[in-house]
Amino acid sequence: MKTSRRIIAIVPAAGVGARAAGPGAPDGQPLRPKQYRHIAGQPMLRHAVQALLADARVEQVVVAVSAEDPWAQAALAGLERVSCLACGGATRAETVANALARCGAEADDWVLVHDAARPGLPAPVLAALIDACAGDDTGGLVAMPVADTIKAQAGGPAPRVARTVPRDGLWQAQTPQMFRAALLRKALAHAQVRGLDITDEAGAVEALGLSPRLVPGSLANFKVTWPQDFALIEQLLNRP
Ligand SMILES: Nc1ccn([C@@H]2O[C@H](COP(=O)(O)OP(=O)(O)OP(=O)(O)O)[C@@H](O)[C@H]2O)c(=O)n1
Ligand SMILES: C[C@](O)(CO)[C@H](O)COP(=O)(O)O
Repeated sequence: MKTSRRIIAIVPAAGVGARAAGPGAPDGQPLRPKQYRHIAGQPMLRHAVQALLADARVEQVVVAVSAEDPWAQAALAGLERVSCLACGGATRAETVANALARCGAEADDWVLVHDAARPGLPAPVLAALIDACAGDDTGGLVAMPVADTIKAQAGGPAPRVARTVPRDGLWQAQTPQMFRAALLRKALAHAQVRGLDITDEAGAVEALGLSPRLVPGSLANFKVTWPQDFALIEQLLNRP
C-alpha cells in the first residue's frame, strides 16, 4: 500500500477580527473582518496564503471561511493550489476541525495550520518547520522564545502586578503548526469531547500527552490583532 505523505495547509479565516476593529470606518460602516483588510496593496488573507504557497512542498492550501463570506473569492482570485471551504465554526478550533474533516487529507498526510492573521511568515521559517517535522513522530509548531520579563496580573479594577513569572523555557506559540492529519483529528475530537479550551493545534496534541517540537519563528510572523498592528505589518510587508 502506498504511504501518503502530502503536505496540505489549512488557513482558518472565519474570525470576525473583533479586537482589530477599533472604532469603525470613518464613514461609520463596520470594518470588514481583518483578514480582508488591505495591507501593502492586497488582502491580509492573500499574503498569508502566498506565504504558504512559497514552499513548493505545500501541495494544497485550503482556506476555511464562514458560510456568508462574500470576500474570499475575490481575495484569492487567480491563485493556484488554493481551494476554499465554507466551514467556519464558532471558535478557531471548530473551524480547523471542520476543515480537517472536509479537506481530503489522508491519515498520514501532514497538515499545516496557519492563521490568516499572520501575513508576515518568512519563507525560511516555514521551510525550517517542514524540515524539522518531516522526521518527527509528533509534529511541531513555530514559536518565539519569550524575550521580555513576564508579569502576572492581580485582581482589582486597575491592572496591577501580582508577581513576576519566571520566563525560562517559555515560548510564544505562532503558526504554522504541523501535524499528521490522523493525529490532529484525534486530538481535536478529544479536546472537544473533554470540553478543553484549546487555542492552538499543539494544545490539543499536548492534551493527548504528546510533546510537539518547537521551531524558532520570527517577529515578522506576529498575529495582527489590535488596530495599531496594521501600521506595523504594512511597513514590514512593504519592505523590499
Ligand atoms: N471562529 C473562528 C475564529 C477565528 N478564526 C481564525 O483564526 C485565526 C486566529 O484568530 P484571531 O486572531 O483570534 O482572529 P479573530 O478571532 O478574527 O480575532 P478576534 O478574537 O479579535 O475576534 C484568524 O485567522 C481567524 O480568522 C476562525 O477561522 N474561526
Ligand atoms: C493559534 C495562535 O495563533 C497561537 O498563538 C493563537 O492562539 C490564535 O489566536 P486566538 O486569539 O487564541 O484565537
